Amino acid sequence: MTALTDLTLADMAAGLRAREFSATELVGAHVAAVEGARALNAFITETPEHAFAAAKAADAALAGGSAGVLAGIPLGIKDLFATEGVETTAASDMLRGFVPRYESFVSAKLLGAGAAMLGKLNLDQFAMGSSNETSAFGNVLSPWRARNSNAALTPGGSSGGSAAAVAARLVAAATGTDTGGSIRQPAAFAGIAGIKPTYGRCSRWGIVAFASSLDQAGPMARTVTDCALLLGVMAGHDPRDSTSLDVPVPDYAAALDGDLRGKRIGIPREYRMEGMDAGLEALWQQGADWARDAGAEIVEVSLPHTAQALPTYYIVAPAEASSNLARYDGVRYGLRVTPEGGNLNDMYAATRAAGFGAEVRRRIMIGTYVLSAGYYDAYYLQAQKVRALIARDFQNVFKQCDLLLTPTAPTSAFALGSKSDDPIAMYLNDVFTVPSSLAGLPAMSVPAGLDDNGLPLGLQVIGRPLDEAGVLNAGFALERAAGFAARPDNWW
Ligand SMILES: NC(=O)C[C@H](N)C(=O)O
Repeated sequence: MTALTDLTLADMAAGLRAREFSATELVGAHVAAVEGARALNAFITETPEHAFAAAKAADAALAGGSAGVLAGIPLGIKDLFATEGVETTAASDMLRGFVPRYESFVSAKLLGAGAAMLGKLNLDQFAMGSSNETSAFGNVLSPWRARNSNAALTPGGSSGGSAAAVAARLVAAATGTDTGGSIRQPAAFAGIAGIKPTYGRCSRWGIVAFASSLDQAGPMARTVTDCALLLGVMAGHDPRDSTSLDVPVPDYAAALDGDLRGKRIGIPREYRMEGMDAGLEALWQQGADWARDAGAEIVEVSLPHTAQALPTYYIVAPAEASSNLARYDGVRYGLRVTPEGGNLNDMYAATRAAGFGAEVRRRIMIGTYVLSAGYYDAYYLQAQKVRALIARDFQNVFKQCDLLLTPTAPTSAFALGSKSDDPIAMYLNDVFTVPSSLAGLPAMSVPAGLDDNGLPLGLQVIGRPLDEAGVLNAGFALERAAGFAARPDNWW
C-alpha cells in the first residue's frame, strides 16, 4: 500500500471520505515525517498539537458528514502568514517571538476548510531571496541531490521551506507567497507545482508585507489538481485588503481536463536567452510539443521589454520594501534594542541594525535611495513607466494568444553558498518570473523533467488576468504529458 505521506492531496481527501484511514492517522504519519526530516530545516515552528486537534475535529466532521473540503489535510504555512497564537517570524530576528492575535485571511480560509497546520515554514528573510539562505533561522536544504555531486543544494526561495516540505512529503501542500517568483522558482527546483494567482485574487491581509503592489499568496503542492483545490479555498474577496478583487472564484479543480483545443499558446522569443542550458531549451520545446498534442496551436510571440523587467523589479520591489519595513522601529513589533544613554533615534537605529539581515538592509538602502529626492525621477518614476510598458507588452500579446509557455527558472537548483555573495547572480534567478509579476498576471510552474544531473526543471504557464483556470488547465495538460514521477531520495 502507498504510504500515507505519498498520497496526493486529492487522494488523501478521497481516502478520508472512504474511511480508508482517519485524519488522525494521516496527520500522525506526517508529524512523524516532519520529525524525521528536521535536517532539512524546512520548519521554523512545528505545531503538531494544532494538527492533531484539527485531525480530531476532522474525524468527527467526517463521521458526521459535515467535513470541509480540506478536512484533515496536513498543510504547512509559510512563516510570512500571521497565524493566531502561533509565532510568526518572516524568518527575521526582527519578528522573533512575535505572536499575532489574528489569523491571515488565506490561512483562516484553509483552516476553516478543515486543514491541519503542521507548522510554519522557513523562507528567505521577509521573502527577499531566491535560495532560502537569507533566513535568520538558517538555510533550508533541498531534499534533492544531483547525480554528479554531493553538494548540498538550495531549495530556491523565498518559499523554500514550503517547496522542500512538499517535495519531501512532510506535508500534502503548503502556502507560498510570490513577489517576483517566490512560489514558482522554488516549485521548479523541488519538482512540484505552484501557482501565483492574479494580483488581487488572494487577500494580502495578514501577510507580512514586502512589496505590496506585487505580493500574492498561492498554493504549492505535488500536483496541479492539488493546487487547483487549494486555490479554490484560498481565493476570494476580502474588504480588509483594498486590492482584493470582488469577483467569483470558479471551481478550478472541476474544470481540469487537459483539453487545449482552441487555445493558442505563445512562445515569447525574448525568453530564449543567450547561454540558456541546452537541456532546458529542449524541455521548453518539448513542452510546446506536449501542448500541441493536447490540441493547442503554438505561435511565436514577442514581449519586447522583457530584458528591462529584472532591473525594473529590483527598483520597484526594494522601494516598496523600504516603505513597508519602516514599521519595524522597535516600538510596535518584535525586537527592541535600546543602547545605553541613547535617545529614540538611537533605539530605532540599533533595533533596525540588529534585527534586519544583510539582504534586507541592502534592499532598504536601495529602496530608500531610488525614492529619495533627486533620484526619484531617474529611478523609481522611470521604473514605474517601464513597468507600464511591460504590462502593455502582455496586453498586446494576449490579443494573439491565450497563454504563454516559458521555462520557470534559468537553471536547476544550485549549490548552497554558490550565489550568496553575488546579489546580481541571485537576482538573475528571477529573470523569467518577474515580468508576469510586474504585470500582475497569473503564472504557474509545473514539474516537467530532469536535467542531466537528475534535478527537476519546471515549465511556466502565464495567463490573462483572472484566467487561473486556463493556466491550471494548461499546467494539467503539461503535467499529464510529462508524467513527472521523480522524487527526492530519503537521504537526509
Ligand atoms: N520574493 C520573491 O518573489 C523572490 C525574489 N527572488 C526576491 O528576492 O524578491
